[in-house]
Amino acid sequence: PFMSPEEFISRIMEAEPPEIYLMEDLKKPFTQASMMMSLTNLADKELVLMISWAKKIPGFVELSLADQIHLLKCCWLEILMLGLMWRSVDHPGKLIFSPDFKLSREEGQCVEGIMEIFDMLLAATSRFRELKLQREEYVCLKAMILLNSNLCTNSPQTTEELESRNKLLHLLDSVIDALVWAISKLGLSTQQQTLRLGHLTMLLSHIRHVSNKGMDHLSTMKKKNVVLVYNLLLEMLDANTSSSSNQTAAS
Ligand SMILES: Cc1cc(O)cc2c1CC(c1ccc(O)cc1)=C2c1ccccc1
Repeated sequence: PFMSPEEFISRIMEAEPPEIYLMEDLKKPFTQASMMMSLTNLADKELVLMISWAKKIPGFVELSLADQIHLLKCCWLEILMLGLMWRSVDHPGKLIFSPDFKLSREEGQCVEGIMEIFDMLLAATSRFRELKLQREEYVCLKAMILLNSNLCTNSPQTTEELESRNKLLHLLDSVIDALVWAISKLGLSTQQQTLRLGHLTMLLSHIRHVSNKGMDHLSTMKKKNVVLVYNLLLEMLDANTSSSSNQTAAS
């Protein structure tokens, strides 16, 4: 690998985005619209920081532009949700969307169908609490989610796509090495380290599941005229790619 696990981890630790404040005077009790709007406003701010975070992951900007865009499009909600779980890990029963935007599961009652997803988020968060997830492990899982998010899609055709896919697989090696390294610092037996690696990676399938539920719920919400994050995300990615390459806008 082109860099040591220790170096890789310190690079992605530095890449961590700053804490975001919603900075709205939240009028409680929430209505369906006000809660969804607050979530959308927060997510909009977070998505901007997510793009600069991704570009700080060693090797990410060396991938093809198409891969960079597709990876973020596949996993943006998983990454938002993992961040939410991390912020909520020391606050049982609460979802800390931001320091000034904390929700209990009961408050999910005001948005039809969201409480079930809040409960899934809270369950995954308490699993992280049980495991005593470390910050170094958390940043590795987040990078894993990004880099693992689109292996399942179309097999690469052109040489550029093949090259990018190869780089992606090597990047995944580095993230796995980094997670193994982070776990090895906890003073566990070899067997316990192997089990911990398994438990942490198995949680990724729960995160994918909750994200898919959230995406379905969000699209139901969009039929009720909630601002479309999709457009914001696509806009940002276009804005981002146009700044980093003068590709002509596809008509
Ligand atoms: C459970 C659920 C249901 C749903 O319909 C939408 C969302 C969520 C969670 C969530 C979210 C936002 C910010 C975070 O940091 C972490 C999660 C969003 C959401 C809303 C608007 C735009 C983007 C994401």
